[in-house]
Amino acid sequence: MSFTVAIDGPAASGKGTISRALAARFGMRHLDTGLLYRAVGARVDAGEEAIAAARTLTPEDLARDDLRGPAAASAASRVAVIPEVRAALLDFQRSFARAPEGAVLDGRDICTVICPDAEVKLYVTAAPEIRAERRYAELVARGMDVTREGVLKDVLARDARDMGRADAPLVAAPDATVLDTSEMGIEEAVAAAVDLVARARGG
Ligand SMILES: Nc1ncnc2c1ncn2[C@@H]1O[C@H](COP(=O)(O)OP(=O)(O)O)[C@@H](O)[C@H]1O
Ligand SMILES: Nc1ccn([C@@H]2O[C@H](COP(=O)(O)OP(=O)(O)O)[C@@H](O)[C@H]2O)c(=O)n1
Repeated sequence: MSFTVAIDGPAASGKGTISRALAARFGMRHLDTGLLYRAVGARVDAGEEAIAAARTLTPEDLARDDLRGPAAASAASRVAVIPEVRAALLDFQRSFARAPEGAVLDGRDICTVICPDAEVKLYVTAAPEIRAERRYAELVARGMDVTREGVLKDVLARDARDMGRADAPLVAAPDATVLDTSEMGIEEAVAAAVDLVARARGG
């Protein structure tokens, strides 16, 4: 029987960091669903039509090295409002969630739409200025030419688009545990999530 951990939250809240740690700790597979939308957004920026790109996404698209930057993030949130794009990515995410060894999926609509029956549901958040500062430091460390103001503006614009869209908006599922990492370091945030999953797995 599969075991699914569903994690949602706004940009740079720490979803990926927590998801990777849980997957390593419990031997589960991890899917960063944001990468799917980033890959579709990158193909649209290259001139393709969004729905066709979502329907023909390949492993090579997901392996592109330009998906982590702000341009792909912004393109992702623009294609993510299109219902047919979301629908095209649904089956892949649901079948991933059924991995026999268990799966952690992180994104915006995992608890609410993709895996509403997940054994563990988590909503990871933090104050926007703190998230923007973390993302700024991450992008600078990757050698990207960004400013604090620019990153904060991008994060706020993306949050507004993700929370305001009609189809699968970002919202904390009523039955999700909310983890506000504003005043938590990575270790503390990961420990809280590990504790939650360990309890749900029965030890
Ligand atoms: N609790 C935390 N305290 C400080 N930095 C964090 C914390 N959680 C994540 N980070 C850092 O913030 C950045 C964004 O985290 P990430 O896990 O990629 O967020 P998300 O997947 O929600 O976009 C990364 O550089 C990560 O190392
Ligand atoms: N399940 C998901 C995952 C991402 N997305 C979209 O994809 C964008 C990029 O997601 P991401 O998870 O890579 O972004 P970060 O939180 O890492 O900044 C988001 O801003 C959303 O618009 C979505 O709509 N649904």
